[in-house]
Amino acid sequence: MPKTKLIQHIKNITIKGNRNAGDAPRDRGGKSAVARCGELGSALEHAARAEKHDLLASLGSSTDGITSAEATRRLEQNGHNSPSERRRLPLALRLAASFVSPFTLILAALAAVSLYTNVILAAPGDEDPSTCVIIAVMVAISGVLRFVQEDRGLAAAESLRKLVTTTCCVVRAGEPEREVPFSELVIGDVVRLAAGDLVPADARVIEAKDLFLNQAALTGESEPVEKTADPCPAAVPSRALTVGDCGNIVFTGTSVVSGSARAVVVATGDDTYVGRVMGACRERPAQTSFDAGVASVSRVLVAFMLVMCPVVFVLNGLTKGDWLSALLFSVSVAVGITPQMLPVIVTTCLARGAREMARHEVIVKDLAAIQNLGAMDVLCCDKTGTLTEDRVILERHINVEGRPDDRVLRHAYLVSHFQTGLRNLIDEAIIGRYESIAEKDRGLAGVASRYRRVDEVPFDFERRRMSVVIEDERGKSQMVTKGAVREVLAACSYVELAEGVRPLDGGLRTRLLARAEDLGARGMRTIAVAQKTNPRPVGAFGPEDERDMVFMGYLAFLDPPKQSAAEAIERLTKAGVSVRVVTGDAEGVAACVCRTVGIRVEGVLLGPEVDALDDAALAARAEETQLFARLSPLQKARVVRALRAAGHVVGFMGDGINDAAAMRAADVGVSVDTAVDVAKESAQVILTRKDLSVLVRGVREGRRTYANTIKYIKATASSNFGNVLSVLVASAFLPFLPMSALQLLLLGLAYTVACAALPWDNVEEAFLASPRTWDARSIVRFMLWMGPLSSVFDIVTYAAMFFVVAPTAAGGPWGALGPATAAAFVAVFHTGWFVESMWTQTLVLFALRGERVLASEGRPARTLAAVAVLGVAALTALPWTPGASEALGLAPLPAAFWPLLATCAAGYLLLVGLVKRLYLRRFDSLL
Ligand SMILES: Nc1ncnc2c1ncn2[C@@H]1O[C@H](COP(=O)(O)OP(=O)(O)OP(=O)(O)O)[C@@H](O)[C@H]1O
Ligand SMILES: [Mg+2]
Repeated sequence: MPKTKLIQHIKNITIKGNRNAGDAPRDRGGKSAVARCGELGSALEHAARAEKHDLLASLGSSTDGITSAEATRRLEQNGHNSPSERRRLPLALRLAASFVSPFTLILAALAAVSLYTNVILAAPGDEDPSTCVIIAVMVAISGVLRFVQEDRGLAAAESLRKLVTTTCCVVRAGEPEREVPFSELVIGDVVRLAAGDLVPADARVIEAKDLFLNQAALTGESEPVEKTADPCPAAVPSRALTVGDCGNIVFTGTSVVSGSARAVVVATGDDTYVGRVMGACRERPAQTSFDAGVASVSRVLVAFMLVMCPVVFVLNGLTKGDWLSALLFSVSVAVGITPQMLPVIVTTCLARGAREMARHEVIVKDLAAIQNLGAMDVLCCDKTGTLTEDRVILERHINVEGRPDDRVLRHAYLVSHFQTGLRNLIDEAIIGRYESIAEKDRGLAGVASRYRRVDEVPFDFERRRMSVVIEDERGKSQMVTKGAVREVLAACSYVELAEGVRPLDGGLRTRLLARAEDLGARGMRTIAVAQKTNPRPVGAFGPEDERDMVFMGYLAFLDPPKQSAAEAIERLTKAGVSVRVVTGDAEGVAACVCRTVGIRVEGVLLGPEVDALDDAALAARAEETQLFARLSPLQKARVVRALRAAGHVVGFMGDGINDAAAMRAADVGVSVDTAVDVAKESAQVILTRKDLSVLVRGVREGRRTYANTIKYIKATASSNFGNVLSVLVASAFLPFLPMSALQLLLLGLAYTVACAALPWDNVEEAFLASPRTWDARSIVRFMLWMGPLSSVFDIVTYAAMFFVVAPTAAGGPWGALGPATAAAFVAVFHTGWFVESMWTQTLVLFALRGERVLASEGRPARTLAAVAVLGVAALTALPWTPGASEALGLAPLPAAFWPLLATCAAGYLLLVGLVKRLYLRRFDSLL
């Protein structure tokens, strides 16, 4: 039986295809995690072993499915076919969790100390709970802020996921077939599967035609497996069945590689094999390079804290003798520099970006993809629909001589009509055209009813052709093939000329190809049609039967280039993204489309050439190639990998089964809402309209989001680093703590509140103008450059406060004061540094926001400016606020302080400006 050969053939395609595609999460043993756990369970066992009619009966279904009413009833009874959401904690618990952080815990400790000293130990009537009240307010602000940000991040991710729905074709009794969302399937539903479909629920195959599935997600096995309608053999009666035993069950999450089928749903939602296994061992999603980078920044800061805080503790304990205060202070410093809000604010930034993008028809399935979208510098896209209108119109059907010929059209129509696999726009165009001609021409009408389908060899993108075997009323059978001209020609040994059928020789082949190339050069997608009368036995046809055929003629389609494509390509090019066309179609027509939309084609690489190059050579060639044509799905993926190896961040935009592997190989896969399931599944970004201009906006929004995220990370890292340096210097030289623990925490909180407005900030045009790659090292570098700048002014403030301002307020220099005046001295000193710190930390945020923060487009967003100005004003006014002032240990400042503050602020701005210039000269970008 030639089927073994077909299996081998499909194996060849997909083994290569999936090896690098990263289908399944693998552990080290090479098996997927899912394979480790679990057996099938009784429902699936029964479904696999039962005779098909018994099974249908036991499910209360039939080959025509259940009725819509019954489906609705079952849906209500058994629930939706979707994995239950990771159970979210109840609101109260989530809220409570937001209040438990190192920040609030140290505040609680401070409150306890204050309660003890100011209330419990205080003389009756002298109790002062104001510090506790202030702390309570701070805890509330921090907790609520955290809760709101985290919850919104989660909600955004969830609502985005809901925007991308996948549907499948369901057969319901007495109704035409229709598409329903996966979630609405119920047990007993009969679904139709075709190449490119994801399996929506666990189902038993009841009818199959050359059905091959990719089960890599389940078993880690990348070779496609054939599925049939036969009951599981009784050969394994004694033990429980495994996934591998089930030649007749299609599992949720696997996908159809080729062929077609009808299957009856036997398990949905959490009851599916994957649902149960996932419930048992839920896996964390893999960390992206962005997450890893954010984590590494956190780690650097935490390591820094672990070294610095003991030093601060010991230094202060030794020099001041008060070990409890020293402890509280150093722990507060620790809390201040560990960026606990960093992951939360990063998520908020990304979630806001994702929401903004969704408004612009770009849905981000995976938040980290936003950064990759902004970093992308090469975009590979397919041709149909992206560059063209996606309105394929059959323009000509001609014979070998170039004359219009209805026989050519009729044969193509028979293939499109009778094949059950992938039906695309080409087939739609053929069927549409044929039927409109048949309406006028009686001779052509009803041709489909005069034939019967005997067999078919489904389309795949390696062979690039498809065949059906049909039999007419008189029992004469014939095989008809249509597909890419070269591929059909390769299957032909004869040609139909006006004078009759002739054997094909080299000269004739060249002529036949030349005609196709001529059509392609005029912008027409061309396919060829061939046929032969076929004596082979029924049911035994495979790709190897596509030989010795008779070449009949051509069909030429017009798929006009999109108006908007040229402008979008120009804008992408300006934004530093080079657009390359990667297509399975012939080079002639692709080059013609490229010319029309303004892609300068200087290098072309064809599928067979790609195969002949090794990885290094391909990387070098790919660099200077704008058009890749006649590529198989695997070659598309290889081209993407080669471009990545050459150092590019590569995006791939496509919508077909043949694009899935390439999309997975790319840094960011882009697809459309209308794409086939596997393509949508492989993409991280889904456009709701297939148009390059949508993507242009997505790229800009991606860069904007990334800018605000990185801005926050860098400013915070620098600000924290600077603070630790200042604290260290102060601890070594001052006879008292430079600031109270509570003041330190309040400053931290004020900073966090200001940063919460960062996701809405404006971004400089210069930043949006070129791709931005993520580089964790640049953060540490930035921190080392910028952090110490604020310390310089902190130290200036210490000196001025210690020698000038505090002595004026307290009535004498430090050494000459009694205990009461010394306390006043310390309070004034603390207040001075507190206010100065608030000013510099806000200035850090503003000065480091961009390269030219005073230019109009670089101006801060109003919300950010308002929050910051309010924060600075409020904290500066605190020393004069009765109640709060005492509770926080602050004191009104003398007039001498203001010139100091002005000098520090102005000096800081000047110094930052200077250092930024030096920094930009050394490294090409600030953020
Ligand atoms: N329905 C069909 N019938 C016959 N041949 C087909 C059909 N669909 C595709 N082909 C052949 O396979 C080739 C590759 O398919 P297609 O052009 O869709 O690839 P692609 O890489 O997705 O291209 P694009 O960049 O235009 O999306 C086509 O050029 C055509 O010759
Ligand atoms: Mg395509």
